[in-house]
Amino acid sequence: MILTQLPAEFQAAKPILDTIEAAGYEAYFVGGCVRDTILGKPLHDVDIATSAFPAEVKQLFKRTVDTGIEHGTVMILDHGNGYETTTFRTESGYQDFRRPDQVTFVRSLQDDLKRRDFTINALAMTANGKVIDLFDGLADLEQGVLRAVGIAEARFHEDALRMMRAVRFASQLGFTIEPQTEQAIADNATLLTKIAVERTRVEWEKLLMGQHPIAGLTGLLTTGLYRYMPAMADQEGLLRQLMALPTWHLTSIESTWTLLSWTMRLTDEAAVRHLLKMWRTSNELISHVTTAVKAVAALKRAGRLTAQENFYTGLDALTTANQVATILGFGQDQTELARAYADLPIHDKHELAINGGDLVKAKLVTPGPMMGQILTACLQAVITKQVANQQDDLLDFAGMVADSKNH
Ligand SMILES: Nc1ccn([C@@H]2O[C@H](COP(=O)(O)OP(=O)(O)OP(=O)(O)O)[C@@H](O)[C@H]2O)c(=O)n1
Ligand SMILES: [Mg+2]
Repeated sequence: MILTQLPAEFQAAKPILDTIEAAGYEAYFVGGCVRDTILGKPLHDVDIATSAFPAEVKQLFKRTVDTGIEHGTVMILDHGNGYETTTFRTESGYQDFRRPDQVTFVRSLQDDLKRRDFTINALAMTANGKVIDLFDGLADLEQGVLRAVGIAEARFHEDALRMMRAVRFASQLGFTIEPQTEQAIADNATLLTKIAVERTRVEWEKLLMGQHPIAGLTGLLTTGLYRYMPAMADQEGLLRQLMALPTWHLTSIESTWTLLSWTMRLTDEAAVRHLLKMWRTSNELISHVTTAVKAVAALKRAGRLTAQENFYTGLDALTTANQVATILGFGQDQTELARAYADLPIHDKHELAINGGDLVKAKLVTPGPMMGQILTACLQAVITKQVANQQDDLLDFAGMVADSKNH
């Protein structure tokens, strides 16, 4: 197969391949970028494989970064783009089921391609668009099949994450997993526990955001792989519920975890936090998701958020919540929700026209817990438009609050 109309990303990268070849080495585009081009999907990164050793690559280009030089990867910087360029290599060892004990640089493309995970990911392409297909990856692409290169079990022993990648690609591409490959996942599913949770998480998120989630979720169920994902051992019911939802509308990691939390009925903050901690997400994500889950509950209950709820939720978590509510069948018009949010008199507590210092100056209160209570009352009054966000009005109001507290 020769691809004639190459996407712009390849045209930009072509001079890199040309330079390596002019120096007498081989160089190809490899992996996901070749697969996605043939599928007509947008590319996210262009990876290059070469027979040149890392030191040889570095000699050929002015600007390179050693992004993973011990594994043979050098990033070539060119016109604002970075190209991960990896020397052909074989791997051996894999005592820990996640990375090779030893990487050996080789000069043969075939040796490099045969250690890759799936046939559709083992395609290479020359600078001129000629596809090199040593493992019938093109036929599998055509038929929508995920098949391990060579012996499936061996590929999963090399990197157990590949089992998650299989179900993730199934969900993204709507492919079926070839029976022997699927059996090897079922047989080796426990190995997933050897993989860093963070890596498993990325695949799980991509699976849930895929356009063909039923394919991915079915793969998890039939192989039993889900049992070895964090906090998922007894979640067959969750997977079946997810299958019945239009999860392909998920567009962010935040929405994905909000939907998961909701579907697992984790509505209190501690339970959501616990789930996300098990999956080692960032504190930022935990805070977004716990807030969004509360907003989903408000949308479910009332179809809208009160001014107070809007203020404390913020537009980002509100948008997340509404995407999730939409998937669950009780979403609201996003423009309306955004308008109600925009209508808040202030959007941040620092916008409040008085602060603790003002209260002390006006001799309404001395620093302490009471001051916090009065400021909170002021904030609430402004948000709900009972009092204008003006210093005079707020001092009057604070005076009344202080009086009522003193009696
Ligand atoms: N566990 C892995 C990860 C990657 N690869 C190989 O390295 C390539 C690039 O890896 P990566 O960018 O992680 O995956 P992609 O297949 O490019 O998919 P994505 O679209 O997610 O980038 C893959 O195509 C595959 O050939 C592999 O064999 N085993
Ligand atoms: Mg990639």
